[in-house]
This record gives sequence, structure tokens and C-alpha cells, in this order.
Amino acid sequence: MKEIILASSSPRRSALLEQIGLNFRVIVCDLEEHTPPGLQPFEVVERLAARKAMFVADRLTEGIVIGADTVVVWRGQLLGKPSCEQDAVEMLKRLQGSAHEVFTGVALVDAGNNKVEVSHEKTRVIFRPLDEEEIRRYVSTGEPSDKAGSYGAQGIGAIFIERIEGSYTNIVGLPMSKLSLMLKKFGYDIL
Ligand SMILES: Cc1cn([C@H]2C[C@H](O)[C@@H](COP(=O)(O)OP(=O)(O)OP(=O)(O)O)O2)c(=O)[nH]c1=O
Repeated sequence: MKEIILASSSPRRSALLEQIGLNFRVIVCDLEEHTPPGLQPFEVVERLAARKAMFVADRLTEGIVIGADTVVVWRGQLLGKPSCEQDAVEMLKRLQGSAHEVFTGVALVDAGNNKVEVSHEKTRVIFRPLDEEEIRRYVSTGEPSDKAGSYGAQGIGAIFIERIEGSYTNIVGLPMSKLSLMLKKFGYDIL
């Protein structure tokens, strides 16, 4: 079996891979997350996921490298990780009482033969209405600080979610069903 390498510092992505009993190691790449303006959300997350995976694969001679990137899209606006607490409050004010989409791009790179596969998944999330006090209390827990859209569906943020259409794990940072099919194409079976 080839070694699996996760090119991500996200503890949620590691937790999802641990959940399915995958043996892997983490190599973190500290890349600037910049893309040219005017790209569609799926293009942004696919490009960033590919860049992260290729950066790590370039430094290896073998192994399958997984890269990923997650953004929240609200009425056409891309919301990444908040720059400060006020930014998080502003994002949550937009998301409350409405629907948004979470896009996660996933890239697999086989470091041995430079085979690359990139894809993305989209999940629709509906938030119940929130008042400003609730938003401020949530932001002061610190949970939003490292998360796209300023919430964690796997954490306290769960209490804001009325409904989800699509993959839950995609919201948390890795669409596991899609990932398993991509790994299969690289000759790696989970079961
Ligand atoms: C919407 C949402 C996002 N997130 C997280 C997943 C990602 O870790 C993060 C989005 O930022 P990313 O830039 O995708 O990932 P990262 O900076 O955490 O890690 P790396 O670049 O090293 O791969 O937001 C949640 O944990 N829960 C959620 O509900």
C-alpha cells in the first residue's frame, strides 16, 4: 500500500481521516492562499487544493498526497477565515437566517508518477436566525477564528444549522465519499 500524506494543518481534516481508520502522516505547507480575481468558487478551491498537494508532493519521491481547501459562499461572496473577531461577527450576521454554500476542493497527487486528480463538492447549509448577542457570544468562544465562514458545524456552530443539503463532512473540510472514490482511482481502497 502506498503511504498517504495529508497536506493540511487542519485538525478537522486529520480527524476525518482518523475516523475512517486511514494510516497517514501530515506534512503542512504554509502557502499564501491567493488566487486571481474573477474565478468561480469551485475554481478557487480546486486551485488552492491542488497547489497545497503539489507543494508537498514535489518534496517527496512516493506516496499519495491529499490537499484540500474550503470556502463559504453567501450570495456570490466568498467568505474565508475571519481576519479578526469583528470580521467573524460580520460574516455571521450575513449567514444568519439564510442559506449559503460550502465548497471544498480536493486534490490527490501521486508523488511517484505525478498523477493528479482534482475535484470539488458543494453543500448547501441553512442557518436559523441569530441575534447579535448570540453571534457575539459565539465569536467570543474563539471557535470561528480558524474556520471558513466563521463557524464550525462540528462544534458549537451546530446549533445554528437548521438544515444541510449534501455532504456533511464536506462542510467540515473533506468530502469523504468523494475522497474515497478518488483514492480508489489511485489504487487505494479504504475497505
Ligand atoms: C464551514 C466550516 C469550515 N471549517 C474549517 C475547515 C478548514 O480547516 C477551514 C478552512 O480553511 P482552509 O484554508 O480550507 O484550511 P486550513 O487553513 O484550516 O488548513 P490548510 O490550509 O493547512 O489545509 O475551515 C470547519 O472546521 N467547520 C466548518 O463548519
